Amino acid sequence: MFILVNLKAYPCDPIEVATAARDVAEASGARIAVSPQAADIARVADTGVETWAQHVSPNAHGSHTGSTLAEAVADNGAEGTLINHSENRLKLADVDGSVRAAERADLETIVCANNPAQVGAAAALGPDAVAVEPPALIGGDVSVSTADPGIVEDAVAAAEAVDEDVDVFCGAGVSTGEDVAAAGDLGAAGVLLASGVAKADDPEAVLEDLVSGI
Ligand SMILES: O=C[C@H](O)COP(=O)(O)O
Repeated sequence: MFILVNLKAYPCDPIEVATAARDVAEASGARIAVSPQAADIARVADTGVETWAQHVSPNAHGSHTGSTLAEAVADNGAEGTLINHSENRLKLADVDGSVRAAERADLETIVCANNPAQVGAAAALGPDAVAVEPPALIGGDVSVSTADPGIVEDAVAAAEAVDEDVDVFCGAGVSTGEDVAAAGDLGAAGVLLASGVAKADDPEAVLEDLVSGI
């Protein structure tokens, strides 16, 4: 199970979370990555933790003010990128463009989707993985794997029907090792989470609990 911690725009210390994630990953052997604000990618990557961007734009180099260039995040240490989060929705053509941009920059990709139908559409674009996240459960206290296990199973089936090579992650409300274990039992290859770590008083303790569920 891959644990990807999205820091969104939470007012946490990205270096504190990154060093905790690095240390827990090293001690446990688990794969843990941190996805900070774009401006923090280089210093988070400098900690040695696996670092992901929260978004890349569909465009390549050129006259694109305000874009987040895939090549730029890769040059600053990102190894992968989220695309099309529920809080940063893209048109299908732009999801496709961002996946292609990430490929050009050798970034691993996880496309976020709200439901199994979107998972199927996203899987058809050939990302490395798709993450199913019911918007109503994002930021809440109950994990998707507990509140709506069927959506995870249906997402796994939807992706598999389109492309067996596309992994499925789940996210929303994941904060404990039990949540991670339940997600794995439902067929998820990883979890995408945010508030459980970014808002924690002790991010390292939460990460240690999370890896206990792998
Ligand atoms: O990208 C992360 C997801 O939106 C999940 O957020 P959450 O763990 O705060 O529910």
